[in-house]
Amino acid sequence: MVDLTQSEDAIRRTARHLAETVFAGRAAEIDREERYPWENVEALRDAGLTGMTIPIALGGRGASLLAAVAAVTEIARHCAVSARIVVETNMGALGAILAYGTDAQKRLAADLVLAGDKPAICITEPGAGSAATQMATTARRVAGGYVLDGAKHWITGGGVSRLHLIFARVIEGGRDRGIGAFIALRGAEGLGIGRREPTMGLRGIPETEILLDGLFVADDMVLIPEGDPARGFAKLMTAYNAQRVGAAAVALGIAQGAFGLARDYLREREQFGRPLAEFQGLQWILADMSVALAAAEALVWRAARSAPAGGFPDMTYAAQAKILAAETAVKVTNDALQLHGAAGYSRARPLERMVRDARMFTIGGGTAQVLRTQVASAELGLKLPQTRAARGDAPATPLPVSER
Ligand SMILES: CC(C)(COP(=O)(O)OP(=O)(O)OC[C@H]1O[C@@H](n2cnc3c(N)ncnc32)[C@H](O)[C@@H]1OP(=O)(O)O)[C@@H](O)C(=O)NCCC(=O)NCCSC(=O)CCS(=O)O
Ligand SMILES: Cc1cc2nc3c(=O)[nH]c(=O)nc-3n(C[C@H](O)[C@H](O)[C@H](O)COP(=O)(O)OP(=O)(O)OC[C@H]3O[C@@H](n4cnc5c(N)ncnc54)[C@H](O)[C@@H]3O)c2cc1C
Repeated sequence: MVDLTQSEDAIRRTARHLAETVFAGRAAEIDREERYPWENVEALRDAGLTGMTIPIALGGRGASLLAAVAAVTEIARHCAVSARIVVETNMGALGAILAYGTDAQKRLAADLVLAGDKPAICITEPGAGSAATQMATTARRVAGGYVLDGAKHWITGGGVSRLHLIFARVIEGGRDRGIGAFIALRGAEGLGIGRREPTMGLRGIPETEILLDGLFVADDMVLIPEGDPARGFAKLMTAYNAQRVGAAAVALGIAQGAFGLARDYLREREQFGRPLAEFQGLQWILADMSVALAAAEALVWRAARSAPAGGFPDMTYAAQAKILAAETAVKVTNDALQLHGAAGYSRARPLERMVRDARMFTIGGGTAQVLRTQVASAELGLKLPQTRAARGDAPATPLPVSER
């Protein structure tokens, strides 16, 4: 277990208590009914866990990223949906606004989050997932602000979030100046909530399209770090690294929860007149799960610790943590289910939900493959552009089937 300050540990213990006594009992129903857990949001807010990273001057607790990550991990052991809400009410869009926003923008974001809103971060588009810099949504300069047109999809919280931070290409004087972010509230004219995705896991939070049809964003709601769209994407992604650590913490917590259930089951369940715990084949599966979890935990803590007060974690540490925690969660939840036999496959237990919930984290927030490219780029000190144009490559021309 990582060393936490007294106040960080108090936050962790509060989160653990809430998760064990309240959220654990609700998780299956939230998953089954695919409904946003407003009652959990209220409990999180009352416990000071939403908006804990907001500075004290804005009504928050000024908590560290490490404290938030510790809380997220505890909650994810029992309810991954609630843990993701803690991530997005402490990192993501909120973090970017607190870092780069005007005083009025910071106040707006802080007030909304402290009142129970989970902001939505709107980056991904049908034609721009991993290739986020190829987004087609435009923000065209007009008198007094910008007009946004385009479509986002897979936006977590679509339809329940009030605050939206929308990434778009800044078009000024008919020219593409780079990428900036734009703040808009649900209900604004031109901000439509589109189709909801029927997801595999994490079913308590809607993933929807966000349709932008002539959405006007006034100058005072524009978030272009340092006023320079050419550097806007890099700065906004610097803030986004905190959310990657948050996602890694959710994955880690889910896996820790599954591990605990598997360990208990091996002790309780008997076959051949002996507890399963006595079979070496199963002991070694459990040992490998334990080793993988310890490694993932170390990377998650290291990434969280790398964030200076009020700042963001190291990009490479964040990517490494998310890759390992996400892939460990997929493996460990599956192994935990296997150790339960048919009981693990039943919807009467949480294992099958944990397998489904864990599956997202090698995809959302930057896939495990794209993040490996970032890690390789940092380790090699090489820019690794992925487009043909930037690499100067000719298109690959597949041989006709008859010549293969
Ligand atoms: C960054 C990518 C989109 C690749 O695109 P490019 O090859 O066009 O861009 P790069 O040259 O790599 O980057 C441009 C510029 O930005 C800097 N950058 C990029 N990533 C980061 C980062 N994480 N931290 C800091 N700076 C960053 C980069 O260094 C360049 O700056 P310089 O010009 O060198 O100074 C692609 O790699 C990528 O990240 N794709 C994933 C997109 C993604 O993560 N989407 C998340 C959507 S939100 C979500 O999924 C929520 C899920 S959840 O609930 O958490
Ligand atoms: C549950 C969930 C919640 C999400 N929430 C949000 C949100 O709130 N806001 C938001 O903006 N987005 C969100 N996303 C979208 C997420 O960020 C994207 O799914 C992710 O960035 C990958 O994009 P894609 O799905 O289009 O996959 P693609 O980019 O199409 O990738 C398909 C496959 O190709 C691989 N691949 C692509 N390019 C390369 C490459 N250059 N090298 C090697 N492999 C490559 C990928 O790793 C993947 O395996 C969410 C996604 C999920 C699943």
